[in-house]
Amino acid sequence: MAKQTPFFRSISRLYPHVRPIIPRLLLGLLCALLASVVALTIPQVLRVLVNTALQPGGSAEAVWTSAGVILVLGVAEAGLVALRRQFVINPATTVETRMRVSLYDHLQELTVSFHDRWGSGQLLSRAMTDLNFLRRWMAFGAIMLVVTTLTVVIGIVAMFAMSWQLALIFLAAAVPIIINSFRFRTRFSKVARRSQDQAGDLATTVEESVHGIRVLKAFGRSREALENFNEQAEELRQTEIEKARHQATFTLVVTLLPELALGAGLVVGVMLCASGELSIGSLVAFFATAAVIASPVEFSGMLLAMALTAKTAVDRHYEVMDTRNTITSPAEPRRPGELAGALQFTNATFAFEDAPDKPILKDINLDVRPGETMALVGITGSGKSALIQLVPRLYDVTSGAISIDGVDIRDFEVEELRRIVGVAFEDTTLFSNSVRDNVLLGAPVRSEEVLDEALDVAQAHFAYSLPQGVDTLIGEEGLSLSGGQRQRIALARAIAARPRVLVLDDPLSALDVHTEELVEARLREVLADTTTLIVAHRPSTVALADRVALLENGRIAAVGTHTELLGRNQHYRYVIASLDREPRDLDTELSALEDQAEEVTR
Ligand SMILES: Nc1ncnc2c1ncn2[C@@H]1O[C@H](COP(=O)(O)OP(=O)(O)OP(=O)(O)O)[C@@H](O)[C@H]1O
Repeated sequence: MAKQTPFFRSISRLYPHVRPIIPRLLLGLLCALLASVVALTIPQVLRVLVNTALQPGGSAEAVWTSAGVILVLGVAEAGLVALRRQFVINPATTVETRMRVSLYDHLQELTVSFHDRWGSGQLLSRAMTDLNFLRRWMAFGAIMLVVTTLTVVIGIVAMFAMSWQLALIFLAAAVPIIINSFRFRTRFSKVARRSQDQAGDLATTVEESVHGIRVLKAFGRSREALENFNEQAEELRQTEIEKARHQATFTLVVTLLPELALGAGLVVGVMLCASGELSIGSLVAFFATAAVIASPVEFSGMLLAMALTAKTAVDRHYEVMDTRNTITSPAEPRRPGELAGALQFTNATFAFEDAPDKPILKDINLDVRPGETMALVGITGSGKSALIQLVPRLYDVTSGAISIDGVDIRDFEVEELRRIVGVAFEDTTLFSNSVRDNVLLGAPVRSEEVLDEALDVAQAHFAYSLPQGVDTLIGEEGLSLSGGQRQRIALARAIAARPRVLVLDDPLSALDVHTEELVEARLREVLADTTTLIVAHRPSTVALADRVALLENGRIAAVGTHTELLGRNQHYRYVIASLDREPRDLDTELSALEDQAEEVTR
């Protein structure tokens, strides 16, 4: 459970966003206050009406005048309420949108480690539900809370002016209400927080099951998924009931006590009238005023609940906004000139944030020469993906350094580094956009030639046969494409970026053997002068490389050509043998490779 901060400290954080709309909010508040004052004036007109016009001998004209004044006041009240809405609705939606955009912007900035930790539903609920709620609170709840408080204060002052004895009875009723409101605030805040967090978790579950619908269906786990969802939904329902119960209890108190005060006041009021201490007109006006302030008091439970929910929404928003991006550009970044593309790891050590004491990579020392293609091989879970993600700084090394042409990658501007380093992952993400936009996502030159070349290298010619060719929209995360097609678009994207250094995480794993061969043939040409680090899960990918680095227990155990490593490294032989589904005669393969090499040198 997150730490609770004081209400005003949380709400004051909205100030930078709200500042530009303060004049309009104040105008809205003014309208609401005037509406309230008008409502409180009506009883005073009534008082005059009862005390004068309705007295024996009162004129009919005075009755008509009073009725006319009440009518005008009623119309004015309705007009002011409409004007309040007019003033606040538009600016409140502007604040909502700006906060949403800044949250989205910040999410883009935050590190991959942050996104590893946070469920997507939690972020979704902050971006949508919380901010939607904040808008409604700014446009209505906050203003009405101020107006209600002022109406009650002005009403009580007016009541004291009419009869201090009766007013005291009402004031006495206010004491338990205030005590209860504190108790309500503490309890409701906790439940509101729980409910908003649970709604976020529920959104994560929906997102995950929609995303993984194929797996759920294929494994026949839809029922279990439903049961799990049902459990979570039930928990949220219980929390909502608890919330409603707290609100109902408080509303009962704020409804019942004024009613009791009204009953007691009526008895005392009649006695005061009988003794001549109070005029009938004042008694009528007193109760009309009490009626005017009764509804805001009854309303206060809902307004307080809205305020506490809004406070929780602000807290949740700033939990994300306060998380700092740790992967940033230096104050004075190095401007790379023409880069050769020498990639060097020097004693690079890396541990994930959630397991800082268990480094996945330890003292990595590796030199990839300019234009060289280096394959990275190791058993599953040995840290290959982690290692290549360090190059574009998706994660930062815990100690040691990575450099390109001798410049520490942390000395480049992050955007610049990501232009220098192109990436393609095994698990491809394509955006709901055209093939063209997906491929040219990071391309420095957005030309037809670049697009065509990238699609050709990645053997993604199928894109031209899609209904609208390369302008065809591909669905969410490329769902309408096959796995191999998606991989080829992602590979084309990496190639179109024309990076100096290319890091590829097993980018051909979903391709059939024939297509893989074609891609490899074309890739060889492209990779000829691009420094490439490529995670290899297949011997055919290893064959693309000039040299191979073997990762074992988080360390680089050996570096050499495929032939060298086959000849001298047992673990390498074991890893290569395990990459193939078919049993492999490595000794025969080694002899053949050595014969080939001999022939070349002869
Ligand atoms: N976000 C994370 N937080 C903590 N540990 C992680 C995270 N991502 C991966 N790991 C762990 O780090 C280790 C290395 O993972 P990595 O994905 O780099 O291995 P890999 O060699 O690429 O494996 P594979 O060949 O199966 O793709 C694994 O033990 C994995 O469980």
